[in-house]
Amino acid sequence: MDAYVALEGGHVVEARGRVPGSTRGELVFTTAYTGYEESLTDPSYEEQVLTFSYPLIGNYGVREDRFESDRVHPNAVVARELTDEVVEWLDEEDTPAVDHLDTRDLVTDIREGGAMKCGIAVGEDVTEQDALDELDACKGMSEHTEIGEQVSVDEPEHHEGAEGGVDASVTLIDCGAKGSIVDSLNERGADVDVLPHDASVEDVESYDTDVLFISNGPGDPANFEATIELVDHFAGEVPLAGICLGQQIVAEALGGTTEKMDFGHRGVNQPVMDVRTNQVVMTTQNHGYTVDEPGETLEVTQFNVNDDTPEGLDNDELDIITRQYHPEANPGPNDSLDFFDDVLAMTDSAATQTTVTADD
Ligand SMILES: NC(=O)CC[C@H](N)C(=O)O
Repeated sequence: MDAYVALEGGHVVEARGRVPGSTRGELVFTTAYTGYEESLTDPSYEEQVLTFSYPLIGNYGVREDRFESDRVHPNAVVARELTDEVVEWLDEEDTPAVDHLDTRDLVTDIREGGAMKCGIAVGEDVTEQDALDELDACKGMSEHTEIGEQVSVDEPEHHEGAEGGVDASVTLIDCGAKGSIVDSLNERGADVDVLPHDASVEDVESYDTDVLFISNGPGDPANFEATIELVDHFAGEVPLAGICLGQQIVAEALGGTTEKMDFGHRGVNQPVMDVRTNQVVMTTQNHGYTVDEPGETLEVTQFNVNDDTPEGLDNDELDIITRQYHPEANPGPNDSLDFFDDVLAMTDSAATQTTVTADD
């Protein structure tokens, strides 16, 4: 099968076609060496084309219990070598895939030129021009203004917490949540109500919310206007938590700003320094935007050792805690799982705060 990958600027790379189809998206890379099932089902990769820099992908098969959602999210997959088992899965999912190209070159291009638009054409009779046509039609990430709609639940879902743990109710705003975030909260005893990304203040008020939690998700945080409004409304009234896109949305809502990074952070060994404990943890990451200015309300409590970008934002008085990386791991290290304990620890002070508001 022929395969062509057209990069922003018009350079076309030839590859071996594994799964046929034509598509486009933002070309990004992850350096994770395991965890392809988790990455490929992570909704934050929606509208992107995922390149694996690790040369062999699929060597331990495909198991559904490792999926982070019910489908593959990247529009296409690029690797040096894909196993037949992964190819079969991607074929079932209608996700075009290519291999046998020099991914070292491609990753170098992305590191130098930044995450870029790309077009992909795979099939018996495809041409370079087909890939270039896809590239022409490719939108930038921030132009996907309805991306929340593509990944969020349509109707609320309830996930019961384990017996004997923390007695708390978390309202999770689903901007494209990974399943492991719900699992991490359920395992600690918390019930989780998952609401659509555009839930209103009234929707949230109809739940018994001890913590309002903003999930990870794809695209530009500025396109999640309804969620930004929710955070603006509930900050100080209920404890707030956020992961990845969630951190960016919380920052946007509370006077901070976000910006697009050159090629982002995607991998499972990103070092993060905690300024309070003076300790470094290894983290899993998958983001192309970052908080630029945190604003007056939020304090940067953790930063990336490689490039100083904010990795953790807190406001102890208002009970707000967010992380840019993925404490739930999957894939990657479990060093920061205690984030979920810290989030649920805020529920004690929640009672006091709600009473104060009610008395006012
Ligand atoms: N994993 C995420 O939540 C990603 C957040 C956002 N879409 C970004 O690229 O920065």
